[in-house]
Amino acid sequence: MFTESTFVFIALGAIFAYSFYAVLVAGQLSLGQAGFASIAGFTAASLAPSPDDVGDLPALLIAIVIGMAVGALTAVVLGLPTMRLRGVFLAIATLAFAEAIRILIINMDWTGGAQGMSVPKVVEPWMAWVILAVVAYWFWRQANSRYGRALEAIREDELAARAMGIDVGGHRLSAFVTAGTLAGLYGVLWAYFVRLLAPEDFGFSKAIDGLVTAVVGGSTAFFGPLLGSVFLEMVPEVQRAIGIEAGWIRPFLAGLLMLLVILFLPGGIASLLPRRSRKLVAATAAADAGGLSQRAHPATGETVVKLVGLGKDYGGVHANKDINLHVTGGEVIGLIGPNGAGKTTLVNMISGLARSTSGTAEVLGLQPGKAAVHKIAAAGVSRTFQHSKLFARLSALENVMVGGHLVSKPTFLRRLLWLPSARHDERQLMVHAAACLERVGLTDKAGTKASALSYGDQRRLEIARALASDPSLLILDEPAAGMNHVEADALSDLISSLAQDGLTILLIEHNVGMVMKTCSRIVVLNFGQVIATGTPDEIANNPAVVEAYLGSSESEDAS
Ligand SMILES: Nc1ncnc2c1ncn2[C@@H]1O[C@H](COP(=O)(O)OP(=O)(O)OP(=O)(O)O)[C@@H](O)[C@H]1O
Repeated sequence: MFTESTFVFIALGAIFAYSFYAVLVAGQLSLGQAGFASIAGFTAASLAPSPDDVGDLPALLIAIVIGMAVGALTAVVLGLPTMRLRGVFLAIATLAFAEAIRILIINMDWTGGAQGMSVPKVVEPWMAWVILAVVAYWFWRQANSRYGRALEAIREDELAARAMGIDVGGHRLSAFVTAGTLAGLYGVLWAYFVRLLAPEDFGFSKAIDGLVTAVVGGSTAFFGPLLGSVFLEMVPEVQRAIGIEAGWIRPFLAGLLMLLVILFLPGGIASLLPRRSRKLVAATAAADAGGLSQRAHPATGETVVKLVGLGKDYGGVHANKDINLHVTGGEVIGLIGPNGAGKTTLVNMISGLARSTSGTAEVLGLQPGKAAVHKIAAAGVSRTFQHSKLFARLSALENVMVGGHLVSKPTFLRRLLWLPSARHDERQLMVHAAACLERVGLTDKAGTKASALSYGDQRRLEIARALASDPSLLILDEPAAGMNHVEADALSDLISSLAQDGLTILLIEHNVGMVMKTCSRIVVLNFGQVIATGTPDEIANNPAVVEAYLGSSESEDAS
């Protein structure tokens, strides 16, 4: 039932859909791919030698190289100013770019204007499928690499990814350039197959077609775009077989399917197929002898955090005011205070997620606010969040592997070449992650999706993920929330054992009993200011603390 051109269109449709998949895996919605494809197609068709002079395949290969280079370069130029945009704003900006390119091409002489350009037909079905196989292979090898996991982490929670030491801007730009390169490849293949390169072929509907193919097939599994393309290209064939020739049915069905997939099947058709779960290596966690943890922690007495007159205003609200704090190596500092006292704001400034409005901060030799969040993380700061910021659709083990981003080596390029060292490094990271899971008692949940864990387990998983980067300063924001007394006691023991390993710990906690038991020093905040600092005994007997604290939320705080 399939004609030769159906085979080619399936392959081309899948390649184009991969250019959407490339950014969707990182949670970006770009609609500029038709623009990349057209600019690459027209440039390659004008510059590449004629097949009559050099032969079909050499001519095509030269055109492909030109097209991919043009696509990549255009993506860099467009990506640099737009990568800060999120969600619908990036979609609108990239769509505007594609439209501008289309108008430009229509009005240029060298492109043949609205008539377009005729191009020799050299693409054979086997060529299209070989190229598709290479593209699919690329994404297959990307999926379980350190780079691939980082992109997924960005998609799931950008802020948490930053805090795990991932350079979000760099990763987003590289994904965008991959999209541009693939769209360029598609533009050239399209031109050298359909013979006529017309600006109208690269309008809004083309962008939607690519997006629908990627989303319907599934944007979280590497074979999704291929499935989507097979499915959508089959529609006209099935129509022809049953004698319904109406041309509107395919685009109508594509739109309808997109709607249904978004509503009822967010993982696309690919999610209907059974997925091989990763082989867990929890049993070998004990093999993490030293593992990836090699950081020399600051010695006792050495400065870890130094805050001088630090303040943060939100409009008229002084979330923090004139905070002075000196934390040294190996200390376990409790940060307590009533709701809204400014505890989270303070640790956000220390980890670089919030900028101070006054004063200075030095953390492990860097100045948060001036240094990027991922650089602060690389210096040895790791944290959990008050409201869980796990990578919801990744397994517990994968969450912790992302946490190990900073201490593991890049594996993607070596995975492409199938080098054994990449396999070794991935395994070492997995063993390290399994050891972190074991430390918080989550070994048996390694394969469970983060979103399916109980609240208490999610808190524990955040700690395991934070530990995976081998931090010198660990910030725990209400880690015992949702835990019972037994679990909170176990957590307290864990914190003490981490301190014995040389970690410095900042603990925000409403469970005052646990703070008293665990911390060597306690800092009390109220209305954004430090009202007391001292040992647990000193704090328990400080009248200002008793008044501020017990006066406000006795029942909760005494828990
Ligand atoms: N992004 C923001 N925009 C405006 N105001 C904010 C913002 N973040 C915090 N605040 C305000 O700053 C103050 C301190 O908030 P913060 O969350 O740091 O307190 P907290 O001690 O961590 O409280 P809780 O124990 O309830 O988490 C509060 O008045 C809060 O409303």
